[in-house]
Amino acid sequence: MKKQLDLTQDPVQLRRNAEQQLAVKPEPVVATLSDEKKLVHELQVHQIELEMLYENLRHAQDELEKSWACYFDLYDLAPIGYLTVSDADVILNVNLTATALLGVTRKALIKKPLTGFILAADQDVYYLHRKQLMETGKKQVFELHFVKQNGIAFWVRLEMNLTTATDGGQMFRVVMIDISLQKANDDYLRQAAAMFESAREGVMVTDADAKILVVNRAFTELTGYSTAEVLGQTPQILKSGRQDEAFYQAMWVEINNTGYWQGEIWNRRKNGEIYPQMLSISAVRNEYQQVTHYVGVFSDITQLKDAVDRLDYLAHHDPLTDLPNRLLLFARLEHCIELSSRERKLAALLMLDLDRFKDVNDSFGHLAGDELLQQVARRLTNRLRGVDTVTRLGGDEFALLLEDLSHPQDAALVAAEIVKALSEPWRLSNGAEVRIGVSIGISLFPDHGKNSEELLQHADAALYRAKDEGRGNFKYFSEDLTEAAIRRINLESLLRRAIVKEELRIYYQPQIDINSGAIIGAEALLRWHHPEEGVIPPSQFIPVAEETGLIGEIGEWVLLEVCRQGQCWLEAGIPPLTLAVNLSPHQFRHGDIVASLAAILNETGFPAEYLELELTESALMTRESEAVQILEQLRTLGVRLAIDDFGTGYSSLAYLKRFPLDRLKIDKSFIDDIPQLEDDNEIAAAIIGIAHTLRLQVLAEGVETEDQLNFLKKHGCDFYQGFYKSPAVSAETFIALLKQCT
Ligand SMILES: Nc1nc2c(ncn2[C@@H]2O[C@@H]3COP(=O)(O)O[C@H]4[C@@H](O)[C@H](n5cnc6c(=O)[nH]c(N)nc65)O[C@@H]4COP(=O)(O)O[C@H]3[C@H]2O)c(=O)[nH]1
Repeated sequence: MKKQLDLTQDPVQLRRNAEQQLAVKPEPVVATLSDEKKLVHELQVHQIELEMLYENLRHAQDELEKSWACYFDLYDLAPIGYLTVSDADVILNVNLTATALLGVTRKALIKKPLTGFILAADQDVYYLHRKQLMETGKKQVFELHFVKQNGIAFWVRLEMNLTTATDGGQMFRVVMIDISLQKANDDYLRQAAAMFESAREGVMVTDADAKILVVNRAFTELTGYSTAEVLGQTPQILKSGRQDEAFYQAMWVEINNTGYWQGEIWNRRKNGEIYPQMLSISAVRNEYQQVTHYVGVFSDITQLKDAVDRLDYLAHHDPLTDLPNRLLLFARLEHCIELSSRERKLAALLMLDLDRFKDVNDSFGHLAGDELLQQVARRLTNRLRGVDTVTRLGGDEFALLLEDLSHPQDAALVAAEIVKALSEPWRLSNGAEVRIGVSIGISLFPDHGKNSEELLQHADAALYRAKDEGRGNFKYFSEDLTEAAIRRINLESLLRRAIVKEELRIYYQPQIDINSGAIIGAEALLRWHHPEEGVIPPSQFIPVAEETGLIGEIGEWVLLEVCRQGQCWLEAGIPPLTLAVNLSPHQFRHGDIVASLAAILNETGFPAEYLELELTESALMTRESEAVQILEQLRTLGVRLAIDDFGTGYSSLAYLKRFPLDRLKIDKSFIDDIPQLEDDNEIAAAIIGIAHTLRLQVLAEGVETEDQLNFLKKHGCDFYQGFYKSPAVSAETFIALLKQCT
């Protein structure tokens, strides 16, 4: 391989190198030196020198060509366009990138004016900078639109430099960079920033740990927090506490699974106000699918919700009376049916139709009619409990939904009250006094229908019958209920009158010591002496008095009368007797029986030890722990306590042990068939045994025969009462009987 020679080596060195090469040739010239040989030697040296120079030149040429190729590669394929432009704006040279940018061949560009490719509107910009370049010689950098051959304009950044041409004149080196993409990005970012800032929705961006990184202006306006206050915090500061943890857990599960969640949420502003938001949260992931950010966008939907609520209200209410309409009645009815069937409760649907309403409309006009309907709505609403629903179905038709009734006849009580209330005179704002009435049809759940349609149909049918029978009254869907209800309502008003007119009396049924046969006391039993109907037994009126609460008043009167009578007998020298008084469940549960009894004992002076209170099993079982307390307090007063009708209710040994009782009364139903019925014999004997084990006295009720008495005596029963000795009799007869027995 030939040694690469340096073209720049000096001639002395060149000769030295040539000599060295000649010296290694086979014929040594030095040995035969003559002029001729010297000349040949000299020529050989020159030849070698020339060869070496030629070799160097050829090598230099190669290098030059290589660097030209390299230069053109760099020049042509540079990522930016290069142009050389004459001082007359003619394009002298251009690289391939520039031709590609302008969409033309190099040939089509050379010798063409550069301004031919600049958008007409931007040419002034070009000339201005060219002028400045010429004047100052300083590089000019500016942006303007170029136009491709296909007519499409695009953004270019030009960098122009002044340089000297080979002829000594001036020319421009121009760098041309396509900045369309950057411009588009800039525009996009500017628009996005404007959108972000001017959006009406609050926007917050958090990192993957939910630390807030950015919020927009709407965020600060909606939440009341400044940007500085929330940066670095988590969205937890916005929590209202209205949603439970399960809500947030479900939300994050959805974001993690789908990358997105949207829903309504209640959040709290800085001032503490809680408001509804429509919130969407998106997870932002990088190319490795890792969450890098969360973006939350929300709007305050208070107004929207209010509007929806308002629309919902309008859709479910009657605009004239503001009462719920048919649609809402249906919804409530469905809900009530569901609840009542689950909890085994009783409900009633009452359909009302105003009587003679048309007359008011015809006589006084529609405005007066409307006013009357509004007054009716108010009167109905005032008469009902909060849980009941009053609705206007249209025209003069109303409906009532009564929930959680304790008795089918409660609906009749309400209906009767409404019939009465609506039949009272009405005063209109025009000064007129009008009278209308109302007819009512009642259907009961579950007796008269299992669904809303059936209940409505049957209440309608009942209403039809009520109107048919002369208006101003009510009818149940089943006739027997109507009759029973009417009887009961009549009884109630009669009973109220009986109290006022002192038609109630107390009778005394003797209680006897089985072993001695002596009368040791009496049970006080109520009798109602009705002027027309004669004596009404307590079984007919006590339940009505219980349901209407009248029993409170009656029961207190009984206690007072019995104590007064007992004290009278004591003062008259009659040996002490135990007087037993029935205490109703209502008396036991409502009011303060302990205080009122203490006052009665105090007022009458009757010794508490001679008073026995009879309670039923059901009265004790309803509020067991409270019952124990009340019994303890009654015991403290000194009165005796007996459990009535034992065996018919819960008959639990546990409560017999818990309650402080003195006496147990075996229910008449177990006495009736002894000694014939073996089962009853065994039950009666067992009750006596249990009572004695618990140290309670036992009294058998309803003893009618000697056989019964003998059986009870044989099994150790302590006392009895019953027709065998005497029914309940007046106080006078009782004393006569007592004297007879002693
Ligand atoms: N067939 C028959 N009956 C007998 C016999 N011996 C007693 N009776 C009746 O059995 C009932 C016993 O009273 P009770 O179980 O407390 O049952 C009473 C009691 O629960 C209630 N009651 C009566 N007076 C009052 C009262 O002042 N207050 C309260 N809360 N309830 C009362 O009314 C229920 C019924 O009372 P009455 O009709 O007086 O009926 C009485 C009495 O007349 C008999 O040998 N044969």
